[in-house]
Amino acid sequence: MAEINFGGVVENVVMREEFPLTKAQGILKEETIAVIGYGVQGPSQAQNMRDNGLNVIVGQRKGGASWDKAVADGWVPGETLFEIGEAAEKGSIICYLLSDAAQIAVWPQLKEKLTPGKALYFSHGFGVTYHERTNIVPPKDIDVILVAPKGSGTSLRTMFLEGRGLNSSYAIYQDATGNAYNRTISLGIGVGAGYLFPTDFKKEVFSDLTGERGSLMGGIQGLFEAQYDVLRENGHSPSEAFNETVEELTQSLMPLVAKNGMDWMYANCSTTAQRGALDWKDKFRDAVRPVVEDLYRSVATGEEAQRSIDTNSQPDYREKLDEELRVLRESEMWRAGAAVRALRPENQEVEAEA
Ligand SMILES: NC(=O)c1ccc[n+]([C@@H]2O[C@H](COP(=O)([O-])OP(=O)(O)OC[C@H]3O[C@@H](n4cnc5c(N)ncnc54)[C@H](O)[C@@H]3O)[C@@H](O)[C@H]2O)c1
Ligand SMILES: CC(C)(O)[C@@H](O)C(=O)O
Ligand SMILES: [Mg+2]
Ligand SMILES: [Mg+2]
Repeated sequence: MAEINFGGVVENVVMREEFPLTKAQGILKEETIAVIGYGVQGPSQAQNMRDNGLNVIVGQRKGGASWDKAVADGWVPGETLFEIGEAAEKGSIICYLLSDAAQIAVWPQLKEKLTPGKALYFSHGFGVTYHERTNIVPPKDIDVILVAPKGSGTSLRTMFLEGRGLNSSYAIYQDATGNAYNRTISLGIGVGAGYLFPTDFKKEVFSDLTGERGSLMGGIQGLFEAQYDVLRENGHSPSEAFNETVEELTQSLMPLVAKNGMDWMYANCSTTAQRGALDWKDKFRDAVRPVVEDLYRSVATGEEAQRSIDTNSQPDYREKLDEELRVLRESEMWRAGAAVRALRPENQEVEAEA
């Protein structure tokens, strides 16, 4: 653990250097790690652990796209790929990576397999924190642990292949064996975490639900829509509205923020832009703050969890989601976006080669 000062608050962080892969491999050498679910996180975590030399099997419903994807990724039916129940039976560590709604449906079946001394691993605090709504109450004689990558499973895999790690949170909810900490950190190293930041299940789920509904996904699209629409209503062309709302942000300015912070990005823009941005940021903050407060309240009361459970438990949830995403994709703003993206040199080369 290294003590790091985050803006004046000192926190403990697990560094990869102090917990090398060889140590993780040693701790997990007798374990069979069963990754249940092969959607977004499942493939990345399972493949990273396999590439890291750990003993991994996959449990997935037979017959669907996820099963076929697992086979395509080299998991062998009957050897390293099984139906969910069989994989959970074989695993000493169960990585429960079904969608949060599916975890509820499969829980009665999974619970039977959680014999004393096993570990139940999550990548989200959802199921356990909202146990009154999910009925996910693990038995007392197993470890219950969490490693939550702070990013998409897709990035977890690509960053691993680039030799980088994706920062992740970790938490221990229940330490029945006395070995929960070692198991957790070893799994974190195994799945390709960069640094590991301690949290607890409740804080992980409250912050995660707030972030994805807020600035990471919901809030950013809401801001984009508002600005794009106002520009269009005032006679600006789609390309101009898109460039000034999205393209410049992702291609030029956010990489500068990622590299050296917001002030550095500001400092590399004109004094005209700096003056305006500094004047307007507080107005945006004050306008948006009540929405964020309402969001956090809705997360804390469990309303967000309930809505997610109710909608994502429907048999046709996937079709409905796909339809909502289609509407987003086919909106003028994102069709303009597709046209703008196609103009990037790397995409033109692809077109020229085709
Ligand atoms: N998607 C991400 O990048 C991401 C990031 C961090 C944490 N998480 C967390 O990781 C966990 C897994 O999320 P995900 O996005 O990978 O899941 P997902 O939505 O991709 O679903 C995973 C699997 O669940 C299976 N499934 C769905 N309904 C089922 C049912 N009724 N019975 C059996 N199987 C069913 C699907 O076949 C799929 O393989 C969740 O707790 C999520 O909050 C996800
Ligand atoms: C990738 C995210 C948004 O960080 C994750 O929390 C998720 O739920 O997919
Ligand atoms: Mg999330
Ligand atoms: Mg998240």
